[in-house]
Amino acid sequence: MAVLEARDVRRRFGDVQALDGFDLRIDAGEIVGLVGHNGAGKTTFVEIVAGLTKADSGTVKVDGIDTAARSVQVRERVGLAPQEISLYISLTVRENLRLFAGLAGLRGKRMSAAIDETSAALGLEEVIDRQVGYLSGGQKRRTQAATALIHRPRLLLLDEPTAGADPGTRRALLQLVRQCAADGAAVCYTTHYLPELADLDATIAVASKGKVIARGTQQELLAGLPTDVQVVLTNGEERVIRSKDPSGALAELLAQRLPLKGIDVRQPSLDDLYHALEGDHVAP
Ligand SMILES: Nc1ncnc2c1ncn2[C@@H]1O[C@H](COP(=O)(O)OP(=O)(O)OP(=O)(O)O)[C@@H](O)[C@H]1O
Repeated sequence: MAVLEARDVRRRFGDVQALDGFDLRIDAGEIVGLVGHNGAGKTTFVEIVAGLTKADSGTVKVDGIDTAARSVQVRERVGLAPQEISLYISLTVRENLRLFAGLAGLRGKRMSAAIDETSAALGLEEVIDRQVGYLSGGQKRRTQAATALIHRPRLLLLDEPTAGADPGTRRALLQLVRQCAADGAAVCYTTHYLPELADLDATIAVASKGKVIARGTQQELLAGLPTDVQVVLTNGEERVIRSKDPSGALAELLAQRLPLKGIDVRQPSLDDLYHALEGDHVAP
């Protein structure tokens, strides 16, 4: 069942056609990794879905409700963690969470329970009564994610939520995102890190020049892309073979009976995927 259904969304800023017929559907329980070069239109799309910016044309529906009206029903269903940290720095973590929970319609005991649960899941208990302005970068990231998740939205929009986060913060966040999806949320997760999407078992949507140009599982999209097989010899020399058949390349290297110190097989990267889809690309 589709939670998010976006069709032919267009948005222009002056000379820049930021979105040029953007289509995306995300089902309940599905995590979609929205990837693409800088300037591909990912943040513009996320901001339109969250109601922060209006589309010039096209439709965006959440649970079948058109988001253009910016109704309470839509606000309750959507949670956004924007790319730029946007919290009230003179308020404490708890006060920020209260504010966002209230905007999403939580009150009284439901609100207190949601704050306790979300701050525990993201390891924020120790800093919950500290002003956000005094938090570390990672603690701010966790707080930002908590504001998006606090009301357990049907649609979770996370725009590069782990930028600058340490491994502990990243782990806590990914764990909670997985939990939300397991509970039935649809998740749109913007990132430049392929390993995070593998950890999340996410499907991928590749954005380019304002539209989605490829959509599928990681296996489907990465199949047939070249893999780097790297060997390091005992004298420190490195040899890299780029091949669509890594097993064959490895067998060839082993057949040479070289004095080996190490072998590394590197999976295709997002850059390899963009290159395969778009050819050489110069970021705007
Ligand atoms: N408010 C704005 N005014 C003018 N141009 C804008 C505005 N917002 C976005 N753009 C332009 O629209 C295009 C798409 O930007 P957007 O931020 O959506 O890309 P992105 O895919 O999120 O990039 P990144 O990976 O760098 O975050 C870019 O060329 C950007 O400069």
